[in-house]
Amino acid sequence: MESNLTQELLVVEAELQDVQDQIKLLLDRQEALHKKQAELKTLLEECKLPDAAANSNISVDTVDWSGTFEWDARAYDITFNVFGITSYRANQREIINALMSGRDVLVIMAAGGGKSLCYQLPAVLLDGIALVVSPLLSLIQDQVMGLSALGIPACMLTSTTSKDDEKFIYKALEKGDVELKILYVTPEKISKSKRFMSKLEKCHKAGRLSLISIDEAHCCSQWGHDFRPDYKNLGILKIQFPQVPLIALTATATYKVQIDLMEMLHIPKCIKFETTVNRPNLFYKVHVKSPISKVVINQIADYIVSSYSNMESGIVYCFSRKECEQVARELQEHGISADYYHADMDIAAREKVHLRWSRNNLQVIVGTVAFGMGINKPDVRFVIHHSLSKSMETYYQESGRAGRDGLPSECVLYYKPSDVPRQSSMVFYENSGLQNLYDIVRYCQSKSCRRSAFFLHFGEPLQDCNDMCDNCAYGAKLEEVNVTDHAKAILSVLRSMQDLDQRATVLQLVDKLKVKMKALGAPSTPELKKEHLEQLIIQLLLDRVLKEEFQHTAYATNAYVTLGPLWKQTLDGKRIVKLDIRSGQSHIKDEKLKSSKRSRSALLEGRLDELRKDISSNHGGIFPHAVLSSQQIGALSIQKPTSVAQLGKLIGKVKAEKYGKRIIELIQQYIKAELSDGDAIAADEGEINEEIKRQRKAPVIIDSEDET
Ligand SMILES: Nc1ncnc2c1ncn2[C@@H]1O[C@H](COP(=O)(O)OP(=O)(O)OP(=O)(O)O)[C@@H](O)[C@H]1O
Repeated sequence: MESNLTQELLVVEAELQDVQDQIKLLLDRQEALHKKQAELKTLLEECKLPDAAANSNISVDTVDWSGTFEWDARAYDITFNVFGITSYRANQREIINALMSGRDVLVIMAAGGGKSLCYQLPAVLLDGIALVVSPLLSLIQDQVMGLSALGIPACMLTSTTSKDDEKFIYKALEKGDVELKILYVTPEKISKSKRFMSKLEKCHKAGRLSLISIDEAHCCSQWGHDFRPDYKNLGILKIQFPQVPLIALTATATYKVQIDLMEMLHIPKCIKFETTVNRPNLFYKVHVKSPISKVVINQIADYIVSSYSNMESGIVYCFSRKECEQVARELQEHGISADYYHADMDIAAREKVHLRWSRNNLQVIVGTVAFGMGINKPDVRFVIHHSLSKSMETYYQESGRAGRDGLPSECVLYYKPSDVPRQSSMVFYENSGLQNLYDIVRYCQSKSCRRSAFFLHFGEPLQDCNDMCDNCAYGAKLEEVNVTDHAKAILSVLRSMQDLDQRATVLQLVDKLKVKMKALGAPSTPELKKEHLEQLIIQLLLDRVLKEEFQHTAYATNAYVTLGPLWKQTLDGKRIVKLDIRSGQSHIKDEKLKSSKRSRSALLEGRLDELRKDISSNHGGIFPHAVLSSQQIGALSIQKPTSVAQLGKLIGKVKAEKYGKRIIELIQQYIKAELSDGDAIAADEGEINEEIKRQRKAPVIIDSEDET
């Protein structure tokens, strides 16, 4: 009898195991389908753009915007002699030609991609005055200063403009007898100043309004990450001046935002130019953030001191104004030249800090989101997020302030699960606020390529990361732990609390859980640390097993955790819950790897300098950018070409007939040195050397015939 029962039990257990395996397969499939669903949704939204175009009878754009146009010679002359630029970057030429042809244009181009030239050059080429709407005073001031330095007559009409300047501008608009090519205004001027709009009307009637440019156009859309109410009224411009070509520019816009923009600005027939969101020179990394704030500061300070000892510029983003001041103070105590920047400071104090930093008299700005648009310092080498951003867009924008010159730079995000409710209680009332926040949390908890997360988010086909993120470069050092019992315990705690009409924050839930686990005795799964329990709760939020609810008090909004749509399935054991726990080792190893990469990149920089000098002396002082753009230079230092074809792609625009064979030889020397010296640099660094060798393929000998 007993042996029969034992036999039967074995069969049942085997069957159960079988069912478990099937569930796992189904859950894996469910995850894959979720991914596919996200991809398809993105593609569908993409399809809507042509649909919208079809509905508005747009003729399919068949013009070759990179072709020949009557203004080519003049455009080249001004680009070279006024802007000092020798070749166009991706899409610049096409955008300029479309705008010059009188078309409305929507530009989505990564930070530092060169959006300004796309409207500044046509503004100089065309007769009359170009109107540029830009959201920030500091951004406008920078642009006007830059243009004046190039000898281009530019002015701004803002709340800070003096009466005399205002008179001059109105005279230029009305009579056209004083010289003005580009006029910058804030959106408030358009929506609030009738006087300005009537002068603009006169300028237009006289045929002198050459083009309209809307910078940071994503601010128009409520779905964008930086909605500004005054931007909503900019649709009036196209209604008032339908024949004047309008260009809307932004660094990021999902398809939803793009459709919104086209509608709000009344440019359904615009031509869209989109360059990749990929920033190949940026290394993305997420650091486990210690719950002890002193430890976090020590880590950030060590990182800055050891990696950027030559006062290389950086930004540290913080969650609140208070935190911002505290972090700046503590970094100063570590001997780092740092200061804070936030919206509570008066404009003069903010400008002073910004100026010190822009002139390299201050190494680090510790800022809140207020330190945002309009920061166009090209040589920011690192952007550290002391706290989580509120969305992928915000993080992309903020981290994107690094490396605008195309040279290798780092973006580090310090993540701890308990930062999530701090953010969620701020964003839950925004359109898709929680969904956007959970997307960036997924990015932080993910073990997949960080760059791919951006591609997926912005609906772009995947591109190679080239080991320029922590997960690709060193592999996520994660241990997968079965935490189903812990998840069930969380759910039963929440259920009994719900019965008593009680609520818990993440931290309170963790405390209650510890008590419950103790009372139950040791669970079958290994004991989890406090931060891992927090991580689990956040993962359950992302998986919709839990959800957040918010309650307002007189002083704050509190985020509570409650049962989500999928709680029952999990409590009934129909779902296996696994947690990826980061092992400590990788931290040390990747720090070592990184410092090795850095010393190598410093050497490359030195060699590049020699190359620049050599090129200048051999070619009558031609600026090296005549041969290599800063993006190409950056790409060469990061991507190691392993074939002539790949090399050709990187420096493909170099023409022997144009620049002479010697230049080609010099570039080849540089590449050969770059490829062959790397091993020597890491030679005495044992483990690191192994890792670098593993990652590097065999050097290629470049045949000069092939190249030219
Ligand atoms: N074709 C080019 N060749 C070399 N440098 C260029 C070219 N076009 C623009 N630049 C330079 O690149 C830098 C970034 O350009 P710009 O400020 O227009 O970028 P952006 O796209 O507006 O970036 P952001 O969104 O961060 O403001 C500037 O220093 C600009 O002079």
